[in-house]
Amino acid sequence: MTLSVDAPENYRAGFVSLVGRPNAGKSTLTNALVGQKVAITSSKPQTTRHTIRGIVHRPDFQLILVDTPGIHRPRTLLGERLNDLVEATLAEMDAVGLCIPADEKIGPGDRYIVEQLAGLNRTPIIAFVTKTDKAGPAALTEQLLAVQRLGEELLPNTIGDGGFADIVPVSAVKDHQVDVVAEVLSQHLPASPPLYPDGELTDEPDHVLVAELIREAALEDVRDELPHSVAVVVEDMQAREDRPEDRPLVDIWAQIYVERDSQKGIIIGKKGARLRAIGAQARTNIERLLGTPVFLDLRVKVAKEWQRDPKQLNRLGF
Ligand SMILES: Nc1nc2c(ncn2[C@@H]2O[C@H](COP(=O)(O)OP(=O)(O)OP(=O)(O)O)[C@@H](O)[C@H]2O)c(=O)[nH]1
Repeated sequence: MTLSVDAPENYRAGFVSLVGRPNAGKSTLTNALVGQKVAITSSKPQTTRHTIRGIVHRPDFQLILVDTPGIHRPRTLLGERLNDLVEATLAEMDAVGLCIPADEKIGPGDRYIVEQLAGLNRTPIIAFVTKTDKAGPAALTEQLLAVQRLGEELLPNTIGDGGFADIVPVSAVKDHQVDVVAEVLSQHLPASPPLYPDGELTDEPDHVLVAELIREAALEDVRDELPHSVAVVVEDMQAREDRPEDRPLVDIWAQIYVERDSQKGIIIGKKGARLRAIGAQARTNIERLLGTPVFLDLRVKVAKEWQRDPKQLNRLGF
């Protein structure tokens, strides 16, 4: 049987995951590769909880990016589940990209992640030294050498002679070397017809992306403790009936979950001012995502200790 596909000879397609400690630049690099905002970025660590895929379409390859939450030392049940998810995801990848910022010393967090990756014997691991715009040439050279040593020390058994399969400096913000990142990753993809139709950027259901956008808005400018305690669930999303065809409106009902009353206060703000600001920012981004005007009904609820309660975690989709 021959498979008739509309793709050039030597076309490649496959799955790749970017890992790295919080704030390493994974989401920003994903967005730069895909060319549209799909993963959630924030200056606060650990905002990416869901596996969001971005798809890079090029004439000779298709790169499907699985943006994992990062590998963390498990501290709570949520942490353990994240690590299980990460492990299961990584074992299926054609290549793994490890992000290490150019402007920060390699630390225990980076070493821990590389130690976890050492278990992936058959998967090429490529190091991306991110945020190169934040380091001078001497510091960058120093960091590239340090990353090479890190690979040689902790990855003795990876395919080839051990170490990283490649080390690529990149600045996602300045769009410097982003194409090289795509190219280097694509070299590890198997021969395959395209796996997704052209033009598709992500296969996450809309409600997951919408929840991420609300979560991102809720985490803007808040204290450091909050990122671990905020979850968002979109309860319902419906096109409003009785609207003229050329003026559609989507109603969205969503809950922001926090762990404590004090956190509820932070989210709501004085006389509801912060919640309104969160709603306004989230709505703008959701409208951009969906391409239609949106009515957003946002509620804040305290779900005590939800990070440690399996029932609650299931409800929230973890
Ligand atoms: N100057 C500069 N800043 C960058 C670059 N890439 C990312 N950043 C910034 O670094 C911070 C973290 O970037 P993210 O892409 O959210 O990092 P992440 O690894 O996805 O973070 P988590 O979701 O917490 O795991 C953000 O403030 C980004 O704007 C870059 O190339 N240059």
